[in-house]
Amino acid sequence: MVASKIVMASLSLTHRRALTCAVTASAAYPARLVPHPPDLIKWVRKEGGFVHQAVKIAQQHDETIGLGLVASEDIPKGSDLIALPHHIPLSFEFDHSVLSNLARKVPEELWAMKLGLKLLQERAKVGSFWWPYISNLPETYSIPIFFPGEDIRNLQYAPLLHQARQEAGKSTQIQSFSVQRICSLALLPLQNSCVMLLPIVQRKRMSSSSNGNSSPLKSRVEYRTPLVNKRCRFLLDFDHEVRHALENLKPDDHPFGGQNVDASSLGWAMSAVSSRAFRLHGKKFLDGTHNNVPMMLPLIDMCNHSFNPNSQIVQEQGAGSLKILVVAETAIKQNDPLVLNYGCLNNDLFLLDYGFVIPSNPYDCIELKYDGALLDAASMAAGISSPNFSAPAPWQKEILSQLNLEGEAPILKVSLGGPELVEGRLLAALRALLAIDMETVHKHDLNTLKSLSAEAPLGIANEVAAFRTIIALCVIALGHFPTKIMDDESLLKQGVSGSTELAIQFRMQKKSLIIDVMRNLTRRVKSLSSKGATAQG
Ligand SMILES: C[S@@+](CC[C@H](N)C(=O)[O-])C[C@H]1O[C@@H](n2cnc3c(N)ncnc32)[C@H](O)[C@@H]1O
Repeated sequence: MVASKIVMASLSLTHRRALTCAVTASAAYPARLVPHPPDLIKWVRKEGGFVHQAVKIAQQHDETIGLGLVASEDIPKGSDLIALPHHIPLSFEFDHSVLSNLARKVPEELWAMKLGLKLLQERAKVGSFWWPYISNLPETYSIPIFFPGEDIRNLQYAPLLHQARQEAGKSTQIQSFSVQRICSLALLPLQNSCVMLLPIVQRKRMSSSSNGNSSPLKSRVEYRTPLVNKRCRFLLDFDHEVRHALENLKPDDHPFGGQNVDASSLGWAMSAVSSRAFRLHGKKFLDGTHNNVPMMLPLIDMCNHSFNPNSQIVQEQGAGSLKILVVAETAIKQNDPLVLNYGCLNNDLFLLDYGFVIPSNPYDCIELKYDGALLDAASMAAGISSPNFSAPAPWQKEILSQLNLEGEAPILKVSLGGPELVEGRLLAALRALLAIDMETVHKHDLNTLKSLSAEAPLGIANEVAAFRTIIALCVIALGHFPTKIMDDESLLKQGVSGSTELAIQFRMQKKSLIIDVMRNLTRRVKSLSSKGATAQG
């Protein structure tokens, strides 16, 4: 009775929940929105869902990972772990015209903000059905939009930073800003990013259930990476849009219970979604394909990431309704965490969307700009006399056009690292431009020239020259980082803030990746050279 009176009193006083965010982001264990949130497992069961008796929520041994799901006893392979009834996932069906109009202004690639609007609306609503879930969400996120400017600089990697320089050309008055006292959304310092490393572009995410990846944000094919600065700028602009849309609304029409929404709360919502939402199959089209619907899946989103997952998400279409299941993909041992694969992503995306980086990530890569003058310099540094990357012959230009490295709308971003090691287009260009005669090159199709496993298609000397050029390119790329790995290690030993630690780890991983590429190519050069020597002898 007393309790219900208190609830009534607070309802009548506010009719809303505060949308403010904490002061700083931290890579350490994130506090939840409220100190003692409701028991999520109990809530899912109460709502008709299933949670395996051995599935528990627990703090992970590595505190920076936060909470996770853990098996309290051995679980056999194939067991159902969690089943959510159709009404539990949170998706963005807007019943509110102001929110629908705002959602239409969000660019497609920043879709997380659309679902974020819905999340904010539910967060503000007293009595929201999803409050038991929302109150369990982290209060802060350790992703770069919340990094202080210093730690954005600490990333030292232009693809994440470069957008700033492009933006600098358009406007000089925006350098950095902080949103009230809540969090600083840093626009980047504009002067010191690397010259040759490019920002960009289309990254493929693995598609969903068909390949077994049950990841938050999975299956974003042709995803154009919103870089840190682009996201910050969007949040700033969208903050104005939202304020404008909320002006003079009657209290009953206000989607956030009369509260102001600022870039900070928008950033919180976008980060909550980008780090936790899943893309699931939606409606089926006539051609049998499905559209992908981003959803927040309470409890399931307590699973952390591993490239060797022991759990998987499965969608089951029942009579008219959708059931979402997590099943044990392997046998799970007592005390093991339940882990899903968020996707075969590079560290840029892990950092931007999820706020962590993976050491020795096999999908991590660095992006470079294909640039004739730079390649000439690299080639000469590698001891190759008079390379002609800046002045290719017409037949070589033709090959470059076919590789989309020349022509009207060339895509000059090329990458090193990841499963391919050297992007095929770069390898083919190097092989063709270091070739002595057109005839030898024309004997091979483009796919062979692009393939690293096609061993020395244009001869050993050509292959060695191509690899040496890439190794020299790696040396130049390494030289663009203002710090060495040893410096980074000693900075980490000194103890730094959570965001500085993440930024340092991120750049260390990029440098290690470059060194790994160099080592791999050096091994290949040695093996080719000895084969060449044997052939001559
Ligand atoms: C879907 S949530 C998982 C639950 C989350 N740990 C929590 O405390 O609510 C994704 C977030 O968990 C953390 N995380 C997941 N997998 C991780 C990993 N392998 N390494 C570090 N952090 C991880 C990151 O903060 C990420 O943004």
